[in-house]
Amino acid sequence: MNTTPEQEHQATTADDEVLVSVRNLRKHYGADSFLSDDPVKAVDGVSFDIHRGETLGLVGESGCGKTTLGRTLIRLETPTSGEIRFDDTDITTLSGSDLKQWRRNAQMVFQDPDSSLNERMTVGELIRDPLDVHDWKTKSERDERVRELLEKVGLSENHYFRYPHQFSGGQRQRIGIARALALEPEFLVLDEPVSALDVSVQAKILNLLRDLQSDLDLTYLLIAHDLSVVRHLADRVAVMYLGHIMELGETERLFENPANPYTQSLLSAIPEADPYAESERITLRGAPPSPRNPPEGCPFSTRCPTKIRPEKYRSVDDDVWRAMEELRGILRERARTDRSIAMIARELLGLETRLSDIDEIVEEVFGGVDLPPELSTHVDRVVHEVTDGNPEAAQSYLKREIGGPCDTDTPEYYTVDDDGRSSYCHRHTAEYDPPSPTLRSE
Ligand SMILES: Nc1ncnc2c1ncn2[C@@H]1O[C@H](COP(=O)(O)OP(=O)(O)OP(=O)(O)O)[C@@H](O)[C@H]1O
Repeated sequence: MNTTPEQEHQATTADDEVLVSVRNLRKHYGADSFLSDDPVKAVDGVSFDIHRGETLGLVGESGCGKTTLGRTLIRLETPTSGEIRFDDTDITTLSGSDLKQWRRNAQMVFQDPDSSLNERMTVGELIRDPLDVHDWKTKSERDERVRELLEKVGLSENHYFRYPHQFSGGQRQRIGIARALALEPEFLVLDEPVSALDVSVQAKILNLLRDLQSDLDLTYLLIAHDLSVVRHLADRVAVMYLGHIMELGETERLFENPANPYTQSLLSAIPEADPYAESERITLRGAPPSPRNPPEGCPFSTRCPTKIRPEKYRSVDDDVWRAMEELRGILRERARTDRSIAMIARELLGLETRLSDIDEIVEEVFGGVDLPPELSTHVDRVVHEVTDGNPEAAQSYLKREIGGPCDTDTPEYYTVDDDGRSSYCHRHTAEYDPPSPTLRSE
């Protein structure tokens, strides 16, 4: 079943009260600049709700837009377009004193407590700072509040006059958390809150965050690249790729049975607890494309192991098809950089040897596979165009001839379980086989 943008990512039951509601949110960097570069589409149209009291995990590879999304939700960044509602108030375009006033409601805990704490301020001053900035109650009430916060995060009153450098990493993160809690926010963005800490300290900080959540009725967006941290703490998880949410649903169900090919690939990279367990590893090809120049169609199309082929090529041998996609990958990379096609091919194919021209590259890519005549014609045309100095023409020729729906059409969100989980993939339509970690071809 597909959904309208309004229904996207709802995974909601009747008594879940929505605290943060996000619709079609975009944050493009450089969109307002007159420089010729394309904008960086860090967040490129996301819609979801965060329910009061829940922890929504946000995962995805480096650079996919997690921090930008977190910062935009609490208006440390101004959205390029779309809507953010907080407790039913539209905060998308708040500015000036209205924004300052609203900011009390939502705070951020940063990855690296060292860089977010001013070393010249005492711990007490650091925690009191947001109270001073917002002119919160009287001076003695602020001091009292700081003492209360120190205790809440597992530090003691005696720490008031010490400096951050006198503390361990875990204690400094406790200071960061106390500072974020000073103004009694309802919502916290936790941006990699434990990834800079020793493993032995991580569990203590995660437990503190969980206890604070239930004591203070907090709602969290938890950004983490460590999937086990998210699995441990999050009620639901959103999986992000190249500025889009690919899948969003209840944590345990999503980890047990990922629906989207990107989630399947991401999770299959985690070592199994049981090394003898049968599971097929999916190796993600290459790096994600640049968010300045994302692919048309599905954002994951350039790396998807279960990308849909055009009907007439469905019976082509998997190895042949993989080689065709490899050639496309080389041409695509050539189109977005100034590097020579030989250099790119060497890098993408992981070769030490020198490949000097397109003939040698083709030989390397297709060596050992039996190319059927209709595909051979396409490869000849590519060689011809590249030799004539037109790699872009070769790229668009191949896209036209062997591209499928994933290359040209934007997917929709489909509800994929009875708990409202949603997934962004063409394969959820009845026309195609559903995505499956072991599926290689139609
Ligand atoms: N202020 C900025 N100006 C221009 N581009 C930016 C800015 N901040 C982030 N970006 C770009 O936006 C994209 C998303 O970055 P972001 O930091 O949100 O990703 P991330 O998923 O949090 O990555 P990581 O896990 O490495 O922190 C990246 O390509 C990044 O280079």
